Amino acid sequence: MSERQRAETTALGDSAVSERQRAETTALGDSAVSERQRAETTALGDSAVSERQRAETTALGDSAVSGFRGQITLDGPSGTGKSSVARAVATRLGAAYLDTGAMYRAATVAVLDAGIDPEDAEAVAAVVAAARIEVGTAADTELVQVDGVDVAVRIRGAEVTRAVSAVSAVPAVRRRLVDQQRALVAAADAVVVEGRDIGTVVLPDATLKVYLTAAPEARAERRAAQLGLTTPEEVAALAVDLRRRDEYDSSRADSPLRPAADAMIVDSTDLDRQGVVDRVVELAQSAVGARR
Ligand SMILES: Nc1ncnc2c1ncn2[C@@H]1O[C@H](COP(=O)(O)OP(=O)(O)OP(=O)(O)O)[C@@H](O)[C@H]1O
Ligand SMILES: Nc1ccn([C@H]2C[C@H](O)[C@@H](COP(=O)(O)O)O2)c(=O)n1
Repeated sequence: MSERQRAETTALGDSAVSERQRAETTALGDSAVSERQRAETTALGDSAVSERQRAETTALGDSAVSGFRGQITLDGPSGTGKSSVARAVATRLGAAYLDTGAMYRAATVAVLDAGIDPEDAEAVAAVVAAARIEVGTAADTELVQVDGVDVAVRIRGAEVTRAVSAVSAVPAVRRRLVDQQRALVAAADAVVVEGRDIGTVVLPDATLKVYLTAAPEARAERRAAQLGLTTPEEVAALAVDLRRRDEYDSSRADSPLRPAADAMIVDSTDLDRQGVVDRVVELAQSAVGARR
């Protein structure tokens, strides 16, 4: 089981397992992150991608793909494949990549460390305003820091996953992080940004907006496979957690999860990950063509 799997399995709320896993997470630290990064880089990066993707890229027209300039937004509910697809698309297009969920998770770490109630909007806003939240924009690494401390592993753990929806519903937190997201995006000629409100709020004039969906059963099964969970009870617990976050994220007053009016809806229920990546790259090529 990988480090991220360990952190995310804890997110299921198995308290007996969680303490041990938390300890393991801490003990594994940086080297475990780089293990995962190495795995992801290999999975998404040049060597794994090369043969098939080079052929496909050529079929799509190299110049349009490699010369991509603009912004691609990828929004959608939990577990639809936003992160894995966005990273792969960014790698394929030579674009920067921004995981805005990681920023809300990092803000949540600051709130938890301050010992305040994540539902206390005023206190949350004050803590997040004072925190230095930094995220990287390279598709092949994961850099997430709060006040100079690496929290890339911790943000995937149970404690953060439980509290992040409440923290991300606070308008002052959203305003602060949206400003930061726009500044990061402005620094890149080409960028893929994933989250919940990127096409609707953060980048309303993006080159291409994609809203990723998938049947809840497919999402729960994928997450279970990612975490190495197999029993029907474990899959059911994952489905409950996905539903809870979807409901919270879609029903909040500020920037609820919903597709932008001009988003392309991509349903990944019957597509494998590579199929979704191909579809998004194809849409990017069309969007660039339409702009010329
Ligand atoms: N089309 C697909 N078919 C099968 N598995 C997929 C597909 N897309 C993504 N996956 C897998 O599903 C799991 C969840 O994907 P991912 O973490 O990218 O989703 P997400 O939308 O970013 O989730 P969250 O919003 O909770 O961070 C991963 O194991 C990923 O490899
Ligand atoms: N643009 C965004 C990104 C994320 N959030 C919130 C909602 C999610 O539950 C949480 C964690 O996101 P994940 O890492 O699972 O993609 O952060 C948001 O409100 N807006």
